[in-house]
Amino acid sequence: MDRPGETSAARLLARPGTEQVVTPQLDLFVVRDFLSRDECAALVALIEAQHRPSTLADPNGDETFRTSSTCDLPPHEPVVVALAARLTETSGIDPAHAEPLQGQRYEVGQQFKAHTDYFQPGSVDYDLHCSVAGQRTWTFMAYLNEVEAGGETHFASVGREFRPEAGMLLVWDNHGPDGALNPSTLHHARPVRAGMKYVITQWYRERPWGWATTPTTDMES
Ligand SMILES: O=C(O)CCC(=O)C(=O)O
Ligand SMILES: [Fe+2]
Repeated sequence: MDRPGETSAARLLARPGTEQVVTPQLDLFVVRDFLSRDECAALVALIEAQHRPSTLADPNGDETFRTSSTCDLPPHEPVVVALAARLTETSGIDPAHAEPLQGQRYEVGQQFKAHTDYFQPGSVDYDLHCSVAGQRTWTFMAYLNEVEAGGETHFASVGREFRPEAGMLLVWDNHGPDGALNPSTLHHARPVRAGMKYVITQWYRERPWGWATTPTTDMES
């Protein structure tokens, strides 16, 4: 039985087609064809219909750090309901621990420089972001399209980068085996050089999200 808000390698690998990336640095998994082409297209259309400039939970003065835009996916759209159900089935995590599902959209030149998805303890807004739901636990991120050039997700500590493929899911644990936050989860969404890039992001929390009290602003670290 996994801890609340957590999944595990055993659970993820029980799903046929899941591959674990061979690295001692972090628990990182790839699931191809997690979403169908039709689902990807429907999610892209939802993102196109409604997006706003992405923000940072902990701005660092670099205006070029995260230049994409973000969409709060409408939770009652059938494709979003299906996505949420598949994430729950795959992760085994109680959906109460899930942040609202988001889409991220990148135009040519846009990127998200090297960052971790967890909130930095001691940062100015740490309590604002973590006091209700706790820290982020696992990240589930799926690509919705192939990008003509650029847009790879680069994990420097692993020496691997992932080229977007429609429907491909990346999953990683933001903590290490000792339970401490894992800086080796640092990743960079490289600039798109041609075409567009779309992904969905699902972050899970240590405690239930607490819809009524936690601000629904963009919660990226
Ligand atoms: O777009 C990507 O490749 C990564 C996105 C990401 O790291 C994030 O939104 O936190
Ligand atoms: Fe990230």
